[in-house]
Amino acid sequence: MKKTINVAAAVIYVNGMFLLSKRLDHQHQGGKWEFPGGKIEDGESTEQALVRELKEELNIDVTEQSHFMSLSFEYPEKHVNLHFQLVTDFSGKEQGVEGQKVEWFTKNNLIKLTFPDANVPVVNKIKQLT
Ligand SMILES: Nc1nc2c([nH]c(=O)n2[C@@H]2O[C@H](COP(=O)(O)OP(=O)(O)OP(=O)(O)O)[C@@H](O)[C@H]2O)c(=O)[nH]1
Ligand SMILES: [Mg+2]
Repeated sequence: MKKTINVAAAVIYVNGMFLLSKRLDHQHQGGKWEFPGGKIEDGESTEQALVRELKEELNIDVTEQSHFMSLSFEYPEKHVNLHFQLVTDFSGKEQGVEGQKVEWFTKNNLIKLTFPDANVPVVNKIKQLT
């Protein structure tokens, strides 16, 4: 049977810009831009997982998050439940701890990027943000 994974991912939106990171080539959906985050571990809430993942991946401390959207997607290899949280404030200076590219984008530039196949609905919702 295919694996199901639950993921917490951050739509980091501060001062009118979005912070994204680029998945490493060897990762699932490698080379594509992503909303930073990762797998929710047993016993963790989505919020806790998001805080932990953003510390691990970007070395930042999330101070404000709220639910943005959840979606499910069937990849050939696995089933993912993605929980996107809107992060509107954090402390610390972002860095690509795992060697990944990390960059701020305007909405107009974000919508031109290539994201993992599951991300179509979340990018559509971002398009509608004013
Ligand atoms: N972080 C993140 N993952 C996404 C997005 N869209 C999407 O389909 N995914 C998928 O969700 C899963 C997240 O896994 P991950 O690789 O970030 O997990 P992780 O940080 O726990 O690391 P790991 O792979 O080393 O265990 C991957 O299969 C990835 O392809 C997204 O926007 N952000
Ligand atoms: Mg990750």
